[in-house]
Amino acid sequence: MTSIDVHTDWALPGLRAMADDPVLVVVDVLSFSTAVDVATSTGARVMPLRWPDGSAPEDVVLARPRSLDEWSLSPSSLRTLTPDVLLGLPSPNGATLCAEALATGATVFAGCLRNAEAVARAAAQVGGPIGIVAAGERRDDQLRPAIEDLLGAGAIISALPGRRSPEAELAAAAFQTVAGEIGAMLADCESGRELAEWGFAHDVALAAEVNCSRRAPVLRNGILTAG
Ligand SMILES: O=C(O)[C@H](CS(=O)(=O)O)OP(=O)(O)O
Repeated sequence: MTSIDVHTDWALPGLRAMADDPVLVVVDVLSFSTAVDVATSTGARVMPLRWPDGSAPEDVVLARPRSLDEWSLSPSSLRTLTPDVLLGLPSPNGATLCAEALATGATVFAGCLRNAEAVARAAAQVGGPIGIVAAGERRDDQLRPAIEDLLGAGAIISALPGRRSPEAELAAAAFQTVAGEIGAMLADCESGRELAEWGFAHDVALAAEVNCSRRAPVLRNGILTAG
């Protein structure tokens, strides 16, 4: 049988199952990967921190819990970052997965809808099988598969060459099926409605801007920079 070039799986167990892949892409559309795209597009660097007890060196500016007025996991709050900032960004799903992925030795990217094509291009250039980790969310301390991450994974997979696993094929098909209505899908999905209730509907709209970003955030020595 021909080998698979592109896999996708969910959350930490999925990352561990794909840990031998030389390239891993962590997809957490709401909100970590979108926050990383916005932050690294300013030239700032991002240190992903495990949740809830990530500690950071002294030169790291720690992002606050979700906030409108301070640098936080809210992607729009990070538009005012400057290139001199090294931001410590804790989050339960995406940041924790990135911190875990460091230990695999893979080249690790943070991907989202905004930078799907750029991340696919950079990931393909590394060479070798690519594992796309859809972060999902937590509910009652269990994984809740989240459609925004399925769609983010599908957007990246759609731009990748090579033989896809059935899971990867279905993620790409899901994205292509709703590509024209991503904004409405994100606004209406469980995570989107939750963020709107908390006053962050603008972050959901920002996350739905497909392929507006041309950089691929890559993790080197524990720090994400725009590739
Ligand atoms: O931003 C998120 O959705 C979560 C935190 S919470 O579920 O809103 O509390 O973090 P992430 O790791 O970005 O999924």
